Amino acid sequence: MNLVIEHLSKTYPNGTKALSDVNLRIEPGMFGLLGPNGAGKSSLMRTISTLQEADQGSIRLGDLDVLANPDRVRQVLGYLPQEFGVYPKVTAAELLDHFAVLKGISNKSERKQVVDGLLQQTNLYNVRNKNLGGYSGGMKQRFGIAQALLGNPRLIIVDEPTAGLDPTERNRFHNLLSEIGEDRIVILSTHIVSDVSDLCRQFAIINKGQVLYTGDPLLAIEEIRGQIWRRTIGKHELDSYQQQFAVISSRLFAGQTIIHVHSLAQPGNGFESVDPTLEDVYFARIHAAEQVATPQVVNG
Ligand SMILES: Nc1ncnc2c1ncn2[C@@H]1O[C@H](COP(=O)(O)OP(=O)(O)OP(=O)(O)O)[C@@H](O)[C@H]1O
Repeated sequence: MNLVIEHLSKTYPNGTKALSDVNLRIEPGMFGLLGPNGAGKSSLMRTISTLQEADQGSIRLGDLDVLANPDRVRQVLGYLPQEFGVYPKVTAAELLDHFAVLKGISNKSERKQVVDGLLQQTNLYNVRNKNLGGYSGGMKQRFGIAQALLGNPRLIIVDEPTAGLDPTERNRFHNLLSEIGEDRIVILSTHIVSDVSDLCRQFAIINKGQVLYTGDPLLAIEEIRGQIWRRTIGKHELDSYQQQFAVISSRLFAGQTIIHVHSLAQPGNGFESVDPTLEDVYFARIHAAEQVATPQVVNG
């Protein structure tokens, strides 16, 4: 079953155009949605989750018209929102049981079986009788996945899940996601590029409400092979390099500034070719889109 989004647009009442003619085709497996803050990721996630309406366009999950049938979509959807609040004085087992009732699992012994299974799958079974207020960030996120998995949904949407997790918890969370993404659609919205390169076979880059790229991360990297160049420069030289070259990213390393430049040919002395990463793909696409949006003034 695929999720097909066509010509989806949304402008908020204050005039902000959050989604602009979005077209995406998402197959089972993990799909990464990458974009900077304010790109429109949450707006898209909320629209797919039927929590808000679009102005134009369509979303189909298999043969289900998502926008026209929000109730049916909610039966096959699991959603882990960006801000996932829990009741601090309730245990994981109690809250999950409560959510299971809301999902319509009315038989008590069936419910216990489902709840215990999910607590085991998310590695929370040993702490199931602990109040959620005492959970770490990573444990809360795993609890969020447990509740999203209730009812065995075909489509799972996870909004920026690893922000604030330490490396061990992040790793554990990644393993959990890739396990659940084996046989259903999992959409992972994030601004952390390595989350996508680690986990996803399909991804899209979204910026200012528009899809800049969609495809396979490995192919996207191959497409820019030979086009990414690195140079170490002085801190104060950045401006001048930005004027002359397509500087897609700059970072400090051991007190020096390292820039990556996107160029089809060797940009000049002192640049060396580097093996591109998904981060280079991401920054190159965002940089190119920004150039189109604000054309450089050319003298003469
Ligand atoms: N309810 C709303 N009313 C008005 N503007 C909104 C509303 N929700 C979001 N926006 C604006 O729409 C644009 C897209 O926001 P959205 O939250 O979808 O982006 P995002 O990619 O999820 O960003 P972040 O990573 O910061 O969560 C932003 O300019 C945001 O300020």
